[in-house]
Amino acid sequence: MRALHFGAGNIGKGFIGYFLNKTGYEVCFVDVDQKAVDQFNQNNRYLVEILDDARTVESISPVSALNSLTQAEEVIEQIENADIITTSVGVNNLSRIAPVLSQGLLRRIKKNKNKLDIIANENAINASSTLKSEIEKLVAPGEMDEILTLAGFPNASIDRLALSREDEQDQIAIVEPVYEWVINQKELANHELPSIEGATYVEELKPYIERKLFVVNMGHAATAYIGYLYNESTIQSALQRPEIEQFVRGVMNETAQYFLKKHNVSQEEMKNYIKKTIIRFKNQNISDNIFRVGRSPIRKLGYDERLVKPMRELSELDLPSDYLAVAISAGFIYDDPQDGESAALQDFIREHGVEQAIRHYTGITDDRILTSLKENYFKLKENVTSVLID
Ligand SMILES: NC(=O)c1ccc[n+]([C@@H]2O[C@H](COP(=O)([O-])OP(=O)(O)OC[C@H]3O[C@@H](n4cnc5c(N)ncnc54)[C@H](O)[C@@H]3O)[C@@H](O)[C@H]2O)c1
Ligand SMILES: O=P(O)(O)OC[C@@H](O)[C@@H](O)[C@H](O)[C@H](O)CO
Repeated sequence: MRALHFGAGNIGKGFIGYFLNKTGYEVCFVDVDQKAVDQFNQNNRYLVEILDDARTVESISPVSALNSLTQAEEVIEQIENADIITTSVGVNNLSRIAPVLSQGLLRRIKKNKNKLDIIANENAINASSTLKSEIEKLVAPGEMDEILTLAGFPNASIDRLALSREDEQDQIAIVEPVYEWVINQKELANHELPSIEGATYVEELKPYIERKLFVVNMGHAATAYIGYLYNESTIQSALQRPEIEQFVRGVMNETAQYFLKKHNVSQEEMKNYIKKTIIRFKNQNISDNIFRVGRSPIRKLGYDERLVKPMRELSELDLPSDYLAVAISAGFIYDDPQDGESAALQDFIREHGVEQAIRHYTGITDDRILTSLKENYFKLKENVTSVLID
C-alpha cells in the first residue's frame, strides 16, 4: 500500500508518517525542503524519538521523498497511484499544494478508478473540506464532480506534541508518548483499506476537533502569548510560574463551560481532559519554544480560531470570558520579528492603532468586547502581573 504525505515536518514525521508506516504503507513524503528530501532518500528511513522515560527511538522505513517545487511530474504520478493521501503542511499552505493535487487528481480520474481518501491533518476546523474547496477553485465544475466520484475528503483532528531535531545524517522527529487522531468515518470514500493504526474513526467529529482546538491549542496559545510577556522562552518554563499555570487553568476552565453547554460531556470528563493537557504541556522532557507555539498570530487570532471562537460562543451563552479576553489581548502584543504574520500584525498596529487591529483581525464587532480587549492590551503592556486574574 502506498501513502503520499504532504509536509514532512514535525507532525508529518512524528505522527502521520509514523502510523501510516505501522499500518503497512510505504510512505512517500512531499516537501519543499530539499535537505529533508535528500535525507529521506539517502537513508530510506527516518527516526522518531519518543519522550517516554526510556526515550525509545524507532526507525521508520521504507520511506522516500519528493520536492514538489522541482519534481511536480513525479508527485503527479504518485497521486495517480497512491492508496491514501494525507497532509500536514499548515492550514495556510493548503492552497499551495492544491495545484499539484488537482493536476494529479485530473490524471487519476482517467487512469485509476480506485477510491482515494485525502485527509488534511491541520490544526483547524474541517481542514480537509478547506483543501477540497481549494481544489474546486482550480478545476471545471464537471471535473470536480468526476474527482468526487473517487475521492473523499474526510475531516480529522490530530493531537501530539511533535518537534524535530536538526541532524546532519537523519531526519529526526521528537514526540510525546500520547496522541489522538480522530477521523470522520462518514466522509471516507475508500472502505476497503485497513483502519489506520493509532486513529479512531467517529461518526461525529465536531466535539473532538473543537475540544482539541479550543482547549489544547487555545491553552497553548494563551501560554505562549502570556509567557512572551514574562520573557519566557519555552512553554515549560512559562508554566513553572504559578501565576501563569493558574491563568492557563482558568482560561481552560472558561472554555470548558462552552463544552458543557454545547456537547454531551460531563464536568468530570472536562476536568480530567484539562488536567491531562496541563501535565502534557509541563512535560519536562520537552522544551517547546514559545515562538513555535505562538507562530502565525494572525491565523490564531482569527474569527473562527482557537481564542476568538470560544470567546464569541461564551458571550452568546451569556457566560464569562474574561480569561480569554486577556489571552487575546496578549496575542496582539506578541512580537516575533522572524514570523511574517507577527511582523505584519505589529506593522498594522503601528499604522492603524490597536483598536482597528482587533476589529480587523478578530472580526469582533461587539463594542463592549472590543473595549475590554483594548483596555487589557494597554494594561498588559504596562504591567502583565497586574492583569493576570486570580
Ligand atoms: N507539531 C505539532 O505539535 C502539531 C500537532 C498537531 C497538529 N499540528 C499541525 O500540523 C501542521 C504541521 O505542523 P508542524 O508542526 O509539523 O509544522 P512544520 O513546520 O514542522 O511542518 C510543515 C512542513 O510542511 C512543509 N511545507 C510547507 N509548505 C509546503 C508546500 N507548499 N508543499 C509541501 N510541503 C510544504 C514544510 O517545509 C514543513 O516541512 C500544522 O497545521 C499544525 O497546526 C502540529
Ligand atoms: O500548530 P499551530 O501553530 O496551530 O499551534 C501550535 C501548537 O499549539 C500545536 O502545534 C500543538 O503543539 C499541537 O497541536 C499539539 O497537538
